[in-house]
Amino acid sequence: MSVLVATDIHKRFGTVEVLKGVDLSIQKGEIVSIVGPSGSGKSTLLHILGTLDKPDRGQVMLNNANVTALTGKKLAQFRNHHIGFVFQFHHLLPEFSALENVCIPGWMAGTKKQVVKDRAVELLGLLGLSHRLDHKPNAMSGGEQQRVAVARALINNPDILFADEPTGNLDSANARELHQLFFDLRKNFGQTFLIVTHNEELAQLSDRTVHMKDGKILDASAVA
Ligand SMILES: Nc1ncnc2c1ncn2[C@@H]1O[C@H](COP(=O)(O)OP(=O)(O)OP(=O)(O)O)[C@@H](O)[C@H]1O
Repeated sequence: MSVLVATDIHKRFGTVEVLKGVDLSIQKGEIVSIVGPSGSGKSTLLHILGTLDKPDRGQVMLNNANVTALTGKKLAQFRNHHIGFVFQFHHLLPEFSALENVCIPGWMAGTKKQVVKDRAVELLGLLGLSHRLDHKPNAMSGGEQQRVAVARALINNPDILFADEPTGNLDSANARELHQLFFDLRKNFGQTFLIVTHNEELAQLSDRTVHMKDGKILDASAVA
């Protein structure tokens, strides 16, 4: 089953054509990496697929919903329920504990407080952070902070987790640990991942690597 199907995605910033007709489909439970030179359009593509930006042309279907057509409150609601995001920098809220940071998107989605809390505790446990529930972000290491960000991205059981250089700010031991966690999450929850990365090790571990160059996907295997 395809979780994501993107067809003929085009995007231009001013006179620069950044995406020149990208087709990509991702199956449920797949871990796919997007690699390519700086400026080839990886982040732009990820933002469009994750509904953070709109294409000029083309269509993104997520879980059989045409998200390109969604706007305003409907789009925000869809994003909160169906999409998880992890960035290079964790963007945790400094005044809240790890547990609260993970719970907030669940509370915003209107899920019962206790249900959200139980899942947050479970996720943080799975990510090796049971002893850090009440810690604020600045009392945790970089690797721990990024794992809290992953738990937060997963709190609403998203159909797909998009990650933009998730280990770009981590040392190699912490990066390796986070990569392993992605595979554990796939094993335990069937979680689907699309990851932009410069990390060769992560790209090689992935089920599939999509190569981008000059706004296009090079691989014939991009559509599974
Ligand atoms: N909001 C924007 N306004 C103008 N130009 C932009 C904008 N976002 C991206 N670009 C341009 O689009 C091109 C592709 O950028 P993008 O960030 O998608 O590349 P990338 O492959 O992710 O690069 P990197 O590996 O360095 O992060 C670049 O030339 C960039 O300057």
